[in-house]
Amino acid sequence: MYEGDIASVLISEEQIRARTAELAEDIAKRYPTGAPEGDLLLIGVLKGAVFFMTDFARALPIPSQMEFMAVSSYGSSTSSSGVVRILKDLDKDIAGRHVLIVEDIIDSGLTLSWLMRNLKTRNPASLEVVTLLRKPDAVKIDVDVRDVGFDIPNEFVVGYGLDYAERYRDLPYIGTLDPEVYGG
Ligand SMILES: O=P(O)(O)OC[C@H]1O[C@H](OP(=O)(O)OP(=O)(O)O)[C@H](O)[C@@H]1O
Ligand code: HPA
Repeated sequence: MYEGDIASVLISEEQIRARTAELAEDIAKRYPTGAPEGDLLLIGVLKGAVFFMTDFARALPIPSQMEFMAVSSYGSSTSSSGVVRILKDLDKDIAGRHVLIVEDIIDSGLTLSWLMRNLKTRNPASLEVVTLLRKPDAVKIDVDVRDVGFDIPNEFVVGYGLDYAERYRDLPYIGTLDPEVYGG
């Protein structure tokens, strides 16, 4: 699939599965089941986090519920600008709930930083983040994130939800894109 467009496989399907299971086991220990605040509420950021979100939820050994938000960061197709607009807001009030944002990638950190500020104003009981990927060398703004699947080099990656111009989300692994594809 997509022959010739993928320069290398950075993280295999098996590595993603194993790390997701570890993260889910660790994180579940921090949330007591049967708490008056209700089940852990996962907030997925569309569209990139969909694959990680569904696999993470199934690996979690505690009950969780799911909500989705869609935001757009203005910028070129390979970088975000930090100006964020809500395309789809949450359907539910999160006041008093334990909330875990599920992200596919922290690149500049601008999207997540904005999202955390926005969600904090809605008074959740707690607000944490789990991200599958992070690019330490690309971060422009520090975001307090405890749970990271993989730190990766500052290269544009696709697959497992991540796209270039809406393509490659359906790859089961994370790969680097051949620079010829995006004129890099
Ligand atoms: O740390 P940042 O530099 O802000 O980049 C990270 C954000 O960029 C991507 O979303 P995108 O806006 O491309 O939308 P998508 O998930 O629908 O592809 C990704 O899913 C993160 O939400
Ligand atoms: O490396 C990336 N790939 C795809 N989408 C992204 N959004 C932020 N960084 C990336």
